[in-house]
Amino acid sequence: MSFNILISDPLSEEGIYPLRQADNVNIVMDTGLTNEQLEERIHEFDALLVRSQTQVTRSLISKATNLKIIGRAGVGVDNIDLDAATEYGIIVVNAPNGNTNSAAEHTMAMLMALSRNIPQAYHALKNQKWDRKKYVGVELKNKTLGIVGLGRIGVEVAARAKGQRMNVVAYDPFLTEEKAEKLGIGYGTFEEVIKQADFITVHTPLLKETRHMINADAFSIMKNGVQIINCARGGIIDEDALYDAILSGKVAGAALDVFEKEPFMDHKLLELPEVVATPHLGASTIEAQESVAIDVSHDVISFLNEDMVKNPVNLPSLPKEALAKIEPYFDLAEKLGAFLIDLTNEVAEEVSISYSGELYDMDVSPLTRNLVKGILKRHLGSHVNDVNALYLAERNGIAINENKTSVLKGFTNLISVEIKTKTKQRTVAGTLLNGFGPRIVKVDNYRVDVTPKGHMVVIQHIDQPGVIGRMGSMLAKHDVNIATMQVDRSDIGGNAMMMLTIDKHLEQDALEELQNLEEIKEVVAIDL
Ligand SMILES: NC(=O)C1=CN([C@@H]2O[C@H](COP(=O)(O)OP(=O)(O)OC[C@H]3O[C@@H](n4cnc5c(N)ncnc54)[C@H](O)[C@@H]3O)[C@@H](O)[C@H]2O)C=CC1
Ligand SMILES: O=C(O)CCC(=O)C(=O)O
Repeated sequence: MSFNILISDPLSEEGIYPLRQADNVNIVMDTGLTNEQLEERIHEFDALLVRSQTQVTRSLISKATNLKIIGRAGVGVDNIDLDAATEYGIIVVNAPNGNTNSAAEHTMAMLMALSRNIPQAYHALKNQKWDRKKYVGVELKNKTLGIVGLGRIGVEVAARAKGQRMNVVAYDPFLTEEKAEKLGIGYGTFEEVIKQADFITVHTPLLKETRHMINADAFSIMKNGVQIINCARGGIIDEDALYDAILSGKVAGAALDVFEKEPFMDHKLLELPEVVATPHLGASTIEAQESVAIDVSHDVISFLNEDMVKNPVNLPSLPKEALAKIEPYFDLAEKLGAFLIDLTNEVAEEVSISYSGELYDMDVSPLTRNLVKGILKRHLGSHVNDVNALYLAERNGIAINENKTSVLKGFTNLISVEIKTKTKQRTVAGTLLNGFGPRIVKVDNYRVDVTPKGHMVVIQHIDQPGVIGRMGSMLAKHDVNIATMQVDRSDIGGNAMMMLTIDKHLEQDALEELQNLEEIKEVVAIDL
């Protein structure tokens, strides 16, 4: 199978070497497409690789009928409509580590440029003005740097600022006293941090919660003469409020790498001499560009070749060891879902999954996604995948309950699933037998032992002599060969269940004939 990959923003040629090496991909690199052209062509591609420039909107995603993966060569994914990607079952991957150093170094460069008026002085000199008085700066030593957002980049900036003998104080909802202590920095609430800082640098993603978090109210509690750096995302700082704060003298200077709208040709903030700026260059180093492109290329190739990705954005990612433990159960989980929905043959309203035994200690969320995928594929078709399974269940009003118990129920591991539909309630349980693969071990209250694979028939009948013989002859009449058979019953002469695996799909006429046998209450053909 071969895949078409579109690269719509400039990526490092060295970085996409893994893609060029793959023998089953065709790469189209076109960084000059307009939005309209992109929308027209996107259906041709299985994968799309972008940086921050291409806007991957809902409208674009809705036209991407063959798209399976979007790779973001960088950290921020605010240019990608993640909800839309998830709904359409498109996985988004990014490269969160490759440009950390580059962005941290750029932040320090901006901090120093700002504190010593380097861009302004350079500009004046270029215009034949030797002005030493106008460009007197301030030292960083002993000043307080307030960091808002202490993730990968924030931590690196903190270390560098300490190297400049600055006092560092940070706010991040996940920052603990221990972590702050380990890093040798102070910490506080957002207000506490911005109140005491001489310089403030933001390093959060752009989210609903962080949009305009540096606004007029925030400026009002800052020190007079504070200086602001934004090498994270335009929109974290309210640009109008910043403009006013600079005009009023509250803010002495700002260094901006990112803006609310990019790209632009002129901007009112750039008319102010207190503002120094770069056109989103935080990640623009040879090293970072190579590194992010390599990371994202590897993930795209892995995904297209049905392997695991390292940096999924719209799927929880598991550490390698955790994934290795849970992966063998994927097939069992999906098959249990598919089996149960075929057994009920009605739209699911509620699915309750119980994981027991050794599964108790594992992160079972990928199993739940696989199981729900197995159920929904029967209703909604093959576009259901790991990415959109839970979203589609929610959108279709199907409640998914998950619980775990360490109590062993006769097996070292067991997945029990109960499904409720409008008129039915059925259960199935399966296990992964060490060395023998997946098994269905219980259907409703009947014990069975069958590999969930191929063509199966589940028959509910009355426990009477001759039923099995009549049923066997009838199948023989339809040239259906029985591969395996299991029978269990509630009590002698009571309800019973027969589970067959057969060599071909049970056709409707054979099924109806079986159904017409007096002792038979229900016949369901299942193809897994
Ligand atoms: N200018 C450029 O070229 C580049 C910009 N970036 C931007 O920098 C951002 C940060 O990158 P990383 O450090 O790698 O991400 P990260 O995910 O490692 O760190 C982000 C931190 O922000 C914190 N955070 C989230 N909401 C917050 C809030 N309301 N208040 C305070 N902290 C909050 C998180 O807890 C996390 O610790 C990216 O999302 C991206 O937008 C990243 C690379 C290059
Ligand atoms: O692709 C770029 O140059 C921008 C990098 C960036 O903003 C990010 O990684 O979030």
